[in-house]
Amino acid sequence: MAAITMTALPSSVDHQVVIPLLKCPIAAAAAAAMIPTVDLSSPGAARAVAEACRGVGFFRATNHGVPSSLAATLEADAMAFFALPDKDKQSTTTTTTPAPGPGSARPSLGYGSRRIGSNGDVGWLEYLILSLGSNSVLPASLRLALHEYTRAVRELSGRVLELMAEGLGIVGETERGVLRRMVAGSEEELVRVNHYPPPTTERDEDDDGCVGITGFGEHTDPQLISLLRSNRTAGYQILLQEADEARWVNVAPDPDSFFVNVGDTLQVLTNGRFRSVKHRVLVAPERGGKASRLSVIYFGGPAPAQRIAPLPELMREGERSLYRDFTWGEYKAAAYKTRLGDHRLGPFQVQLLPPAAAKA
Ligand SMILES: C=C1C[C@]23C[C@@]1(O)CC[C@H]2[C@@]12CC[C@H](O)[C@@](C)(C(=O)O1)[C@H]2[C@@H]3C(=O)O
Ligand SMILES: O=C(O)CCC(=O)C(=O)O
Ligand SMILES: [Fe+2]
Repeated sequence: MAAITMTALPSSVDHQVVIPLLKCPIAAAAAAAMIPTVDLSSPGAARAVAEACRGVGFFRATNHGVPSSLAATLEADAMAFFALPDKDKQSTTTTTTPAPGPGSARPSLGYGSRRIGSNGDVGWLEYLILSLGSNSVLPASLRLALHEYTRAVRELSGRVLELMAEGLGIVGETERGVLRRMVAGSEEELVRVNHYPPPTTERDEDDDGCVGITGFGEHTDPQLISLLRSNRTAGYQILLQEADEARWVNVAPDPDSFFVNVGDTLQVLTNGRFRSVKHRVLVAPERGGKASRLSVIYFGGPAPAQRIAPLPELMREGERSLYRDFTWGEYKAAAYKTRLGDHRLGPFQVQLLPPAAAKA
């Protein structure tokens, strides 16, 4: 794989970062048909949500009820923030707690650039990571815009989690809140605002005239659920497993919709019925692309002491858990020691023996 050296992003690291070049995935027209869309206001929403989470682990949600004005205001304020000089971005978001070192069990809150996590991953982006459970130091208008937006998206996340439970067959008025209650009030909700500037260096092109660089490397999200909204700039891709091969598929940007991701934790809670899908962001996949991508992602996680094990109400008679029991606190601690692209659930999977071997 080729590599490209880029210098124009404000750099919080003292060396030049070499970001790998990536080949383009399959054509846009074919890709569009592979991404499920769910109209959240339709009577069949619960079934459609569950079907999408079982199949792809990802879907586009329309008629979601989050006013477009909240996203527009946040986008304008975030763009203004990212246009500030590097030193202002660093200083306005400096928190009182020190940045976590390698292998830490928490994200580096506040402003960051190029470095993703603390284990050596890099991407062509700058970002803000905020915890909804703690106060952040931000310019006043951005803070207000984020507050209003995340209040609405948190509500949407709760509704989607209820639809997921219902679609899994958990139907009672109280019972179907089982996933929603795990996230609400957990103090483990994060919001991340990612800004991907257009590349500043001449790009090499392959034979198809198509190449890009890593904006955000491939990974799955560790929490239960992620809800993403972006501007019109493309770049988001999911890894779809087809009969015998996995292929990267472009997700066409749609500022009027939310994109919902199943997280690793939800995969375990459903004993593998729902799947956390790998995704990544490629910068400038289109020829001559000059636009910045701005995305805002809400991550809903459970409380640190929450036991993560398949929901008893889902398990069929004789069904065994595919994972050993753990708490979110334990999973998070392990996740923050990994590289972005690692298979984080691997160490928690149990080897199920076929019945004959188990008896022997
Ligand atoms: C390399 C890393 C960055 C990450 C923590 C990790 O060690 C592995 C998971 C990464 C991820 C992906 C989804 C979210 O963007 C994120 C905030 C999260 O909860 O897990 C990031 C972490 C991060 O950027 O700190
Ligand atoms: O910025 C994006 O569009 C996606 C980033 C992402 O997947 C993440 O922050 O976990
Ligand atoms: Fe992600």
